[in-house]
Amino acid sequence: MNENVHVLNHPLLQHKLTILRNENTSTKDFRELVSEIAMLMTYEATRDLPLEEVTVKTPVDTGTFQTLSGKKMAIVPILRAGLGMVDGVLKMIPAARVGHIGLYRDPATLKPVKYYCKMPADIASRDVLIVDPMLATGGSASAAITFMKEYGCKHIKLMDVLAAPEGIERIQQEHPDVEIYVAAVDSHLNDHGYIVPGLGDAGDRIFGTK
Ligand SMILES: O=c1ccn([C@@H]2O[C@H](COP(=O)(O)O)[C@@H](O)[C@H]2O)c(=O)[nH]1
Ligand SMILES: O=P(O)(O)OP(=O)(O)O
Ligand SMILES: [Mg+2]
Repeated sequence: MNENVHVLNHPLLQHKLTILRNENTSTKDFRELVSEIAMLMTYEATRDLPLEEVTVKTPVDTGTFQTLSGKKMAIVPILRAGLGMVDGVLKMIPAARVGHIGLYRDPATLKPVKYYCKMPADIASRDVLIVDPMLATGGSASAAITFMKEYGCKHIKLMDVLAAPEGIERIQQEHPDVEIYVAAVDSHLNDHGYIVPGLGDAGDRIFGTK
């Protein structure tokens, strides 16, 4: 793993992730935890946001202080599972726009199939944060990054709760310019492309569809 991969091993993230992994965790708790984890991860993924100085009159004196320079951002969840992270990210970056990419993994080939796409009109001028709880083979994330590049996006980050080494390697090879933020990297993928030990199918667990 190179310097573009950020494994955010904060104790709060690890604690919440362990609850996510438990097969007995309810749909309600799973959904809330994914959102909380996304919020905490956003804190780290936005560490390099540019600041500018403003003059502010406090009740005591006038001073020069720092404020976000107003960089335009877009969050792009990979449907469905990525939707579970949107609220958490928006709590940290409320002015961000949201674009959607619908992708599902063909269970036989494990290749991503695109079924939906809707982006803000000015997406090319925005910094993009692609979110999906799971980076498994990396096929879905790599396709999503390629779409965003086709839209003209220049600054793209990828944020996943959990990754497999295979997925990280693929993104590094196919999109070496993209910074990756994950809370943990698990052992490997099983024959069905699921992360081991992982947490199962994130979309099904967020929406209670299994
Ligand atoms: O353990 C897993 C593995 C994958 N998913 C879902 O699949 C895609 C990511 O798979 P890629 O192979 O990286 O394309 C992701 O969107 C998840 O929805 C999963 O839920 N659990
Ligand atoms: O990647 P998939 O097929 O698991 O899709 P979803 O996020 O809709 O569960
Ligand atoms: Mg799924």
